[in-house]
Formats: sequence, structure tokens, C-alpha cells
Amino acid sequence: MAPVPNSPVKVGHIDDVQELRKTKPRTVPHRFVRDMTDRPTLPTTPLPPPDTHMPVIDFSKLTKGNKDEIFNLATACQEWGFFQVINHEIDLNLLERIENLSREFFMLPLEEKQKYPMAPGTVQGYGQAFVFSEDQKLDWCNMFALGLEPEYLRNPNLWPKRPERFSETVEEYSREIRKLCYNLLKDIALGLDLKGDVFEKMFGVSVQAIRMNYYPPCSRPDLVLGLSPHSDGSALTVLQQAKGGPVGLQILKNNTWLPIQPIPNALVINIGDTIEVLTNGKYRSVEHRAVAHEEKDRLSIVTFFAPSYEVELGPMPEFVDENHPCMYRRYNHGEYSKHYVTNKLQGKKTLDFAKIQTKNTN
Ligand SMILES: COC(=O)C(/C=C/C1=C(C)CCCC1(C)C)=C/O[C@H]1C=C(C)C(=O)O1
Ligand SMILES: O=C(O)CCC(=O)C(=O)O
Ligand SMILES: [Fe+2]
Repeated sequence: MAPVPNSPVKVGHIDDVQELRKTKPRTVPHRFVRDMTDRPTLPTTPLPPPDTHMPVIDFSKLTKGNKDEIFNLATACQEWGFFQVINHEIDLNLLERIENLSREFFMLPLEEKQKYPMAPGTVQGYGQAFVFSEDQKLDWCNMFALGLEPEYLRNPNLWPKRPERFSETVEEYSREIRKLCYNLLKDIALGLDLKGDVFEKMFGVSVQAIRMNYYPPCSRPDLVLGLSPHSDGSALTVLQQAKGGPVGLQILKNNTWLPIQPIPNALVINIGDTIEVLTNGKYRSVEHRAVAHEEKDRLSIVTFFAPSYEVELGPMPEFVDENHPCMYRRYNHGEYSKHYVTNKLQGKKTLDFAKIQTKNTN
């Protein structure tokens, strides 16, 4: 096993949830058991009512410049911060390959996966990200993450040699997802009455990272969380949910956790903190989390797409006026990224970094 570099961050022993599951325990170790108020609401009915369905955007209509679909996209961003994209033009065979390879990676023996350790306090490699103390509750999830673009984010020691063709497939997949992100950002800009290339020009060489999340079954899904509530620090996030998995993603809508029913072959897109700041809160990065399932495992493949770390961000003048006072200060995205990855996932708390605190006049 590769040595884990010495780190000032003391996280204690972190059980590997897949190994824990192998012993089929009827109880869950204390570090995974959430406080009463944080425990999940698990879906009791198979499907949520139709008016609570996440919007579906037809990408093939967007590429034809269909104005109604751009309007639907704008509405989805403003009212949901999340949407599912169908007809996204990414080869379904590629989606299947990345899914199979990710699963094969997680099914490797622990010693093999631990050749690519996520050092405490870092976010790349195999392990649990966002753990910073011994008393922090742990997620019922194993993660494997890689920085992809720009080149300097890459740590070649963390790119797995097994399964075969893993790295090539991650590269191919990431090129396709990058194109999709640029296209969606163009249509998001048009829906905001901005020039189509405004975000591409502003972002410079965009940051891109991939994370595979594996949630094994859990004997007490009512006590644990697959992934803690958070908003994404990206501009856009693209989520692929592996076929045949249970419902796991939940988003916070009107103060209620809403389970999201996956649509086969669709990709889930969400607005991240960058777009919330740029639009001065018109589009919000919505809090979300994942829950575990008693019998089924679940796999998700997530791409984070963000501006270059050199870019200075702040609300665009188009979104600030006397009725919409400036809500966020200007800051450097590299600084935000450092802040994001050195704090535990805690709802939307990370964005306080940029919030202008309004005076309480009472
Ligand atoms: C929940 O969000 C994340 O885990 C996340 C992490 C991304 C990263 C990696 C997995 C490896 C390389 C670094 C990087 C921070 C990009 C979200 O990504 C967002 C958060 C920020 C900030 C960002 O730029 O992308
Ligand atoms: O697995 C999921 O559905 C959610 C993943 C997620 O939100 C993330 O990785 O940031
Ligand atoms: Fe997320």
C-alpha cells in the first residue's frame, strides 16, 4: 500500500464502507450515525407526485436554437437549480463504459484501491473527501476523484492502472462532458439575455474534475447519509447515475428533501456556486445530498466544471440594481476553491465566503 503522506489534519480511523458492508452488520458504527435532526427522510411511496418532477431539457432542441427550450432551461435554472438533460449527444456506449469501469474499480480488492489514497484533507484519490476531524460524522460512501483540467491539477500517481482502459475512458468521457458544459453555458447565457460566449470567455482554461461515488447497501439507511448536504463549488455539475440503481439523490426544495427519480440515459445538471455569484443569486446553487438504500448499491459519476483559478468572480453588473443589491463580494476563484476543499460539506455554508452580510436593523 502506498504510504499516506503525513498530514496536519487528524481524522482518526475511517472505515471503508464497502468492507464494513461485507460483514453485513445489523448495527452501523457510531461515526456514521447522524444526529436525529440530520437523519434522512426515505421515500415511502415509489414515485413523488408529478408536480415535483425535476425539469427535463431536450438538448437536441437547444442545439437547433429552439427559443422555447432556452426559456424552459432558464426557468429550470431559476426555479430548480437542477434539470435532467435528454438527447445530450454523448454516445450512450461511452456512458455505459465509464459506468462499468467505475464499478469495476470499486469492486477491486481494497489493497488495490488503496494504492491511490486520498490523503486526509485532500480531495483526489480513493477514500472519503471533506473529513477534517475525528468527531465528524462520516458519509456512507466511497469516493474516487481526479483533477483533470488544467493539466497542473493532475496527479499521475493517482491514475489507476486497473481496470484496463480506465484512464483512456476517463479522458474520452471528460472531453465529451466538457463540450456539453460549454454548450449548456452558452444556452444558459442566452436565457439570461447575455452573449452566448460570455462564460466561456470569462472562465479562461476551465477547471474540470471527476468524482465517482459508490454507495454500498446499508442495513440502517434511516440512520446514515450517503453524502452530506452541500451545494457544489463549481459553475455546473454533471451527474450520471448508474443504470438500475435506487433513487438516491435528494434536493432541498421549499425546505423539503425531494427524491429525484433518474431518467434512463439522461444526465442531471446542477447550477453551482459560481453561477449563483455571477447572477447575484438569480440562479441558485441548490443544496442536495444522497441517501443510502437497504438492499441496493448505487454508483454516481460526477463532473465538476468551474472557471480557471486565476479568474476574479463577483456579481455581473447586469444582475445588480436598486431592487437587486449586490449580495456577494468579488473574490478569486482559486481562493474559493481552497476554502471549499478545506471545509466539511455543510449545506450552503461554504458560500458564506463570498456573501456580503446584510445589516440586521432590528
Ligand atoms: C462536492 O464537490 C467536490 O467534491 C468538488 C471537488 C472538486 C475537485 C476535485 C475532485 C479534484 C481537483 C480539485 C477540485 C476542487 C476541482 C467540487 O468541485 C468544485 C468546487 C470548486 C471550488 C471547484 O472549482 O469545483
Ligand atoms: O450521488 C449523487 O447523487 C450526488 C453526488 C453529488 O452531489 C456530488 O458528488 O457532489
Ligand atoms: Fe454535489
